[in-house]
Amino acid sequence: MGSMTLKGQGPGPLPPLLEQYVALRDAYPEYLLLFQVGDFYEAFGEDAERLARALNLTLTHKTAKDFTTPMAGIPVRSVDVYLERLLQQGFRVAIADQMELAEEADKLVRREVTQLLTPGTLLRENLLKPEANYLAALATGDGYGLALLDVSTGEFRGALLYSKSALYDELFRYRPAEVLLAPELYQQTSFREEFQRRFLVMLSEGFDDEIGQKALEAQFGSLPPGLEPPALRRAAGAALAYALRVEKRLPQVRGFVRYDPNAYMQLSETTLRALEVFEPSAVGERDPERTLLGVLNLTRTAPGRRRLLSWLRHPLLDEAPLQSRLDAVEALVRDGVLRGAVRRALHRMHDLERLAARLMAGRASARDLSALERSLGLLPELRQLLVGFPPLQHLAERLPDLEAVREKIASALVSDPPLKLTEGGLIQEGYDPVLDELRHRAEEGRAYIAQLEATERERTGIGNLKVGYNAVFGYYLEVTRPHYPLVPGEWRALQTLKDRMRFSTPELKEQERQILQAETEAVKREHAVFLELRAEVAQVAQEVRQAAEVLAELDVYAALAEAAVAYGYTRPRFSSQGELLIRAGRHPVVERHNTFIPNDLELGPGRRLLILTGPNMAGKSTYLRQTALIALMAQIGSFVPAESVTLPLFDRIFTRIGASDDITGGRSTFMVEMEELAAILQQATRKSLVLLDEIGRGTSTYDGLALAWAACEYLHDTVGAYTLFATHYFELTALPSRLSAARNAHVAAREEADGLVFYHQVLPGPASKSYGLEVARLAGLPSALLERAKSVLDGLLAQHNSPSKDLLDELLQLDLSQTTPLEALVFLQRLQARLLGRLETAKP
Ligand SMILES: Nc1ncnc2c1ncn2[C@@H]1O[C@H](COP(=O)(O)OP(=O)(O)OP(=O)(O)O)[C@@H](O)[C@H]1O
Repeated sequence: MGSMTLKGQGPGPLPPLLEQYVALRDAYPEYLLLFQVGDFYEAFGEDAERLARALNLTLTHKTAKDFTTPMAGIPVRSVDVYLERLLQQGFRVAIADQMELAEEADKLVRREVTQLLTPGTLLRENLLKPEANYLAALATGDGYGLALLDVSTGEFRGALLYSKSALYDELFRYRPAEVLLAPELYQQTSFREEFQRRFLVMLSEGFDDEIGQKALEAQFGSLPPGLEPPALRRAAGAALAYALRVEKRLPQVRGFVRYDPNAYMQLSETTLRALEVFEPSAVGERDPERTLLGVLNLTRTAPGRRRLLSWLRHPLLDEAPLQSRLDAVEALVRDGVLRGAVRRALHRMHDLERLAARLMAGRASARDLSALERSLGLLPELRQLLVGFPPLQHLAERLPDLEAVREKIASALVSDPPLKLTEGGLIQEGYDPVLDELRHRAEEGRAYIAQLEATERERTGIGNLKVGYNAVFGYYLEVTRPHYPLVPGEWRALQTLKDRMRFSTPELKEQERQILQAETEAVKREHAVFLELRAEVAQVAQEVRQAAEVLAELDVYAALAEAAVAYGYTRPRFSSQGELLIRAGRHPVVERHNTFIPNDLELGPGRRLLILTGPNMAGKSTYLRQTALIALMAQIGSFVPAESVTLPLFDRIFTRIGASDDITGGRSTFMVEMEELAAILQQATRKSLVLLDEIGRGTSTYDGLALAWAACEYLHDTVGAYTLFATHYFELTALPSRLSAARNAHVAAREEADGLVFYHQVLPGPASKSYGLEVARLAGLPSALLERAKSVLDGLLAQHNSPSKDLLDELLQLDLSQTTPLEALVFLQRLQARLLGRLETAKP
């Protein structure tokens, strides 16, 4: 859009109002400008059309003398509701307010942009969700630099990542609301498109290295440690500079934390999705409760919720911190009274973390201070509760003493202050002598006037004389018609109504002037007193933030303890010997909605590969997932759904579960499957947990079988990871007789008179049979079709049981420890071509 143009029609020049609009709009080209005209925020021209489309508003037209342009508007009164919707749709919004009252009808009033809003830089509580709200910035250099900034709490962190997939995984964990891409990334159309498709997030430009660098220096004085790598420095600088353009000042951002993603358990985007940690993956499933987060999130405060999310994002690798988390959870599991009291107190807490940020930013309202006061009032009680419980004692010790500041607020503010800071009614009697004096003066004036009614009645003999007040005339004396003759000469008539008149006297006017003056001064004084109070409270903002951190941690412990008790979880033990023993394990989410059959699992250094067979619908995938979820829960410090669990500390969990088509990405199901398998085989270590479900089913049977077979061997011999391999290829059950650390297990089902019965029970040994046809019968396929399928199956089995020996020999001779995945694929392709040739001639 060029400057000073506006979509519209007409010969004339732009009318002054629209000229003003265009000038402001052009000053903020990346923003949607909302332009106050009286009670509405309006947009014109093309922006009116965008606004109307985004919010489903009626498009009207603004017509001035010789010019007509589209117009759409939203009421000033309910602007927040609309802002929320605009931000969710990825709009950046600039709000231009009227800066003066319109004195004459046609006079053009001054307008200024008073607020900028973007999805990733929100500070206003009513536009924020309880979750963290990140602005991310990405730049390249020595790897990918990722910076994450949440201005609502002041959190500023980042990491260096060395592959695109690692970057995507990291971003998937944080779910930023807005992303800034460095020009070298923004200009790569393929990157930008893939990025947008994956994250459905707003990409913003405005990445300037020089400005970023200056912003970092201005914010922190010198470059904070951790920002030495150029990619990270550029990203952090861009994020900060961008947020500063929106917010002007960000005193709540006090430092930068660089973290190392490898210091935590690695969970890829695929794994997080497959395990339904943060969101349900089943098609059509929208219920956020059907996730691990949904089950565990029994936190009572927003900071607690954010902390739980961050623990789930980054499970730990070291035992010591996990044991201290588990100790804390256990203390709260054991003592129900303590847990109840802690959770009740937390429930009354406000979001101290964001309150602290608003305090630092000088944005706290009187209501914020009042909420702070109430929250701080709970600290002594909480401290008292925690003392005497060694695993929780350290929390009590880290809780700062903020009693003095609480008392100060309590003595200063009224208990339920108004939202507006400039209209009085904020400060209590007895806090500020000057204010008290002003109020006293106004009070005296009002008392004098109240008493005037009586004295003047007496003096004038007008029995029903009344003193009244209205906004136009101020105080007046009111006399009804029959008493007009008694009105003294010095009274001045103000207003004549049907049967009465209103008068003023010099004395009344003077009193009124004094009252008004005292009141105005009192309101001003209150504002000043409030600002002083706020500044004083802001001095301890850092301590408030610290209290928020301690309480967030406590909240997570209490939530995990509550879940442990409510759902019957047990404390996991970590094995340094590499034992993985689960007794009566359950799936934490499935068990919430179904009667659940618990199952055991036993793996260890000598039993690393479990081949799991059984009919469809038996529960193989569920068993795989529950194993991973138990490990993940244990490594955030949660109790786990089982009778007992011993497990090693896994460095990563890999999953290849369920077919995930990537239609928009243009890759076939099989291709996605192979790429994921390749990534697993490359990255898994002896300390990883690998879950593979039906590898190879996306291609022809023999290709699939051969690949599955080879993958099992590779995992067993070369990788040595803990592997659960669920499969329909019955042939794979022969593996344990050839691989020393492999075992068979199956999910039990039995054919009964009326069909197949699932027991969902995992038992040792291979399944006796493939039940695919039985499941198909259950599903109601026509019996003629099933009979035909049976005869085809018999034919295939007969053929399969007399395998081509030469092919098998060749397969067996292949040394997998010396074979790259690519060579394996080429080899398989050759085998397949030969097998296919034979199959063609031997069709049943
Ligand atoms: N241990 C269990 N107790 C109770 N219900 C279970 C159990 N395990 C699985 N189920 C239920 O059985 C159904 C099938 O489970 P799942 O998807 O794990 O089967 P599967 O063997 O992987 O099937 P397929 O081979 O078709 O993918 C699910 O609806 C699940 O809720």
